[in-house]
Amino acid sequence: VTKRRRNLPPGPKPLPIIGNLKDIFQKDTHQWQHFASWKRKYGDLTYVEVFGKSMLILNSSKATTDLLERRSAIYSDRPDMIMVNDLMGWYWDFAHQKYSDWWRLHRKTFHTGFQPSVVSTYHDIQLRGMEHFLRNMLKDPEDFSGHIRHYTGSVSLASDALKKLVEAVGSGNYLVDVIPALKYVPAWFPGAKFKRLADEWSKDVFALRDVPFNRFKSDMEKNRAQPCFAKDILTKTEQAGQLDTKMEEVIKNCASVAYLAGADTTVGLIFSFFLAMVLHPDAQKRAQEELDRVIGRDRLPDFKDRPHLPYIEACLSEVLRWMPVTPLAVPHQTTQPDIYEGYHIPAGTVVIGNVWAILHNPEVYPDPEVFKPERFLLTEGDAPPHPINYAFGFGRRICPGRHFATNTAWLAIAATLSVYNISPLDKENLPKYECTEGAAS
Ligand code: HEM
Repeated sequence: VTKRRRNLPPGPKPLPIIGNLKDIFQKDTHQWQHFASWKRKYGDLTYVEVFGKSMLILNSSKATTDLLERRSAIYSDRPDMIMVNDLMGWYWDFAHQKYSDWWRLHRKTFHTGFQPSVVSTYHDIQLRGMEHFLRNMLKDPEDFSGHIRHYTGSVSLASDALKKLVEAVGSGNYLVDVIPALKYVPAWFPGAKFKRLADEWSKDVFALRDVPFNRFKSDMEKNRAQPCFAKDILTKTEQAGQLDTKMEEVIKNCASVAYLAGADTTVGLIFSFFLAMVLHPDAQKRAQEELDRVIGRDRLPDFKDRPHLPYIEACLSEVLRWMPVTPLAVPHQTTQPDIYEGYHIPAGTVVIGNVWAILHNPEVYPDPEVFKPERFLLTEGDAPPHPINYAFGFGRRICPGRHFATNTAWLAIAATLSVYNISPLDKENLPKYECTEGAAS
């Protein structure tokens, strides 16, 4: 069937068999910028095919809202992700699970611990973590990146396993995710390097989930477990008479996801804030003036100060916009065929919301490359849409950890600026406005 006859959305012309494989990668350009460049040529939607698999790139907030939000009943599945789930063993991470009852049970369980009304119960832990972070910064400011990782709770095990996940998802080289048959290539086959790597990596992936949970279980048995998400949910489920092997697995999976999904992402957000401050000393000065005026110099900021610090809030919004941590969010997939603006969208289409393109749209955010917190200080109605609406994905799959993550980042921003200046070691050679490729940049 030709493209025209099927009335698919516009996109580059596919080649036989490989489809648009050559079009989707562009050397020396980030994937999200390359996809964004298609907007000029094809409009809000770009349709491509790779080895017969349909992909739809959404380059505007209108398209993500219309499809991923309003039609979320059929736009909330995930691609199969063979490499990541089956070969590397990440299937327990519900971020990758198919739109199913199993996923729903995970999402519901997770939500009980991270909904807005509950995240404030973590404030004390976050404040203690922040004080520790500030002391570490005083002792050894050059290792700021290590202190940020420690503050957000990511230890090296999570980081190693995650680095491999990001590599597998982000590189685009692991064709196994688009050609499922590759899964059955034996590991000794030349070129099957990914399978050997996957076997090696899956050990870390399971350790990441099982080691902390087994320790927690043994602490529970000895009545020594600290209050935490896992303890809370486990106790409540037990009291409701619903704790069986299935629920225990769900709780274990959710606890591990809570720990890893926030690791590299929240770290990336705080790194970008540090970079913004180095490159924009004026914004830093203005933020510090606000902190001095509102809080004074005798105490550290607390969550109750948040509504009174609009410029700090604007800095957080602007970091989320300026360098989105997950520039292409996480791909969704359709479960049914659909028609949108007269175009046919096949069932099983991978749908990518281009967060970066939305948050760098010059018509909505003028001079998008410039770090300008002031853009969010305009009165309601004049201010552009808040980046939190896009930076954490879309619809039924939107990041359930976003309230927790933004609290963690807000506190890091307010606390750091209340006691320290962030400046470059070498004023002649400023760091560049640059970010890494990958699922979490
Ligand atoms: C700056 C920090 C973070 C960013 C930018 C971020 C971003 C995202 C994005 C883009 C998605 C996919 C949404 C979609 O499919 O449309 C997602 C999913 C998810 N995030 Fe986050 N996240 C962050 C922090 C966290 C934290 C701290 C947690 C846990 C406490 C968390 C837990 C999850 C989970 C469990 C999912 C899977 C949701 C599902 O598939 O149903 N995230 N996140």
